[in-house]
Amino acid sequence: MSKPVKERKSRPVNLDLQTVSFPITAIASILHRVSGVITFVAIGILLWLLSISLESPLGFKEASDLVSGFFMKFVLWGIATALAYHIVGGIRHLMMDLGYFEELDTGALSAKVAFAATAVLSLLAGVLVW
Ligand code: HEM
Repeated sequence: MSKPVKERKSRPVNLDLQTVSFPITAIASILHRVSGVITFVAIGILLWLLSISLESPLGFKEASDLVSGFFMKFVLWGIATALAYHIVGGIRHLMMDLGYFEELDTGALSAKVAFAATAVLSLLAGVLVW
């Protein structure tokens, strides 16, 4: 029988989140969820821009003025980067579903490859937007 709670002194009482380090596979997984949510929100932003641009010739001018500003360019770059990571991470997930990269070492390696591929795609997205 286990000891009463009072006697289990060595038991950690609470988690110090600042000392918890996540493995790279966990970071890859969390970022995949975050990028999925950003992509979902992005659909609204992009449809809003499309609807303004299709309203009238003046609306088109308004939309093109909007996307030529730094803030909107930054937002578009962020959306493209999130989508790039979501697709790369998604392909990684689908490959794991097929039985590849399921071990700890290969999973960590595929996470690093996904990060590197996203960095390259993000750079290309920056070139495209600016
Ligand atoms: C409009 C485009 C997309 C949106 C808004 C979107 C959004 C999301 C969201 C919110 C999740 C849930 C994440 C979670 O709960 O962990 C998800 C999961 C997933 N997405 Fe996407 N996604 C999109 C496109 C794609 C594309 C193009 C791929 C192809 C590579 C993809 C592959 C996946 C996979 C494989 C999962 C499941 C990951 C898992 O098993 O944890 N998604 N997506």
